[in-house]
Amino acid sequence: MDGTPGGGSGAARTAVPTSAASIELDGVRKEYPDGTVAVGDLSLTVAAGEVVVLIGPSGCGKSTVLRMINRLVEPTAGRILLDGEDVTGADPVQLRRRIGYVIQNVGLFPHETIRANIGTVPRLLGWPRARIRARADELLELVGLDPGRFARRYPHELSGGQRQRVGVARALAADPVLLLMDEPFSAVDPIARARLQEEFLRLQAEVRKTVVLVTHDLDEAVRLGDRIALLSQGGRLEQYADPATLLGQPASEFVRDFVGADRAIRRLAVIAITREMLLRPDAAPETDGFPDVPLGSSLYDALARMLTANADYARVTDGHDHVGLISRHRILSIDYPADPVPRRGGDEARPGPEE
Ligand SMILES: Nc1ncnc2c1ncn2[C@@H]1O[C@H](COP(=O)(O)OP(=O)(O)OP(=O)(O)O)[C@@H](O)[C@H]1O
Repeated sequence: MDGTPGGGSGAARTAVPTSAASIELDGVRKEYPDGTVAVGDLSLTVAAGEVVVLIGPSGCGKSTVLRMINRLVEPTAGRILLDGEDVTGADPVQLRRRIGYVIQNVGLFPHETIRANIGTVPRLLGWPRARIRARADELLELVGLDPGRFARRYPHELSGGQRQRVGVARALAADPVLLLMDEPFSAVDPIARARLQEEFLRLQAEVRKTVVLVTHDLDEAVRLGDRIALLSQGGRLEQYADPATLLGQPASEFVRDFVGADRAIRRLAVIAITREMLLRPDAAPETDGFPDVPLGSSLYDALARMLTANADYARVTDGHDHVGLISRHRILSIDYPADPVPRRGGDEARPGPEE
């Protein structure tokens, strides 16, 4: 479909630097000249290496928040701190070289090759040609595109999903300390989107950037975010929490409405099967036809397998041995809090509901 999976050399991959900065918004406000208050008074801290997703209804100020961070939009009030340093007065051009920015439809330069597009910021920084070229090829591999096939192509010779990957590669080129992503995967079809999300998690496990990502899609937020910031009109922060908490303990009616009636199902995708949930292996008289699920996988995954197998139980394994049974009833009556599913691609891997 939209790319050659990156089977590139391990040496090139581990050479990718991994700097990341914390970001803090302190009482940030944006009022446009016509009197529209896009963001009223927003305070939010994102730790270094964390993925925070901004979500909320159309017009609530998500894009404005991103654009204030890289100073495409000047805040009316408040401070923005990058690793503790106030950048509200910093030179915007210098600042943007430290901050990668990925937008919907990417905005690649149509008359430049893919390699030249990725090398945009390194070129501005005066890197030698050979280094820019090596960096572009390394990043193409990192985002799953074979440099031999893609480096000399032009943007129109790529699929939407491939262009989006190039957008991510370009944003990472000069090793930014922060990545801002505004609806990065929304211009592609659902299959390409699911694949890009998966690649994003893999990539993030490798480069560990601080990421602030805007989306309209709650499933995407739950899947990608370490934490989710749910905003309402005027950039008001309704809740800022990890996905399981947002879905399991909505802080207000607004949040409850936003996450919707199917939040119970969504929540199953972010809760892991633990030993405490299990019945003894002999709790059911007959175990034939029960599907196997590994400990640590999501309740969603277990339930999906049970429904497929038309079974009321699944057998839970710890790698080789059966350690117990989990029942449909237990899954549907699980209490909060529960352990989040570890995140994919690293120690904290968390498979999404599609998997
Ligand atoms: N240049 C501008 N002048 C006046 N108002 C503006 C300007 N740019 C944005 N706004 C307003 O600011 C508010 C926030 O816009 P913003 O684009 O940040 O919202 P958003 O949450 O990203 O929306 P969407 O999800 O629809 O993309 C909206 O009411 C918008 O109309």
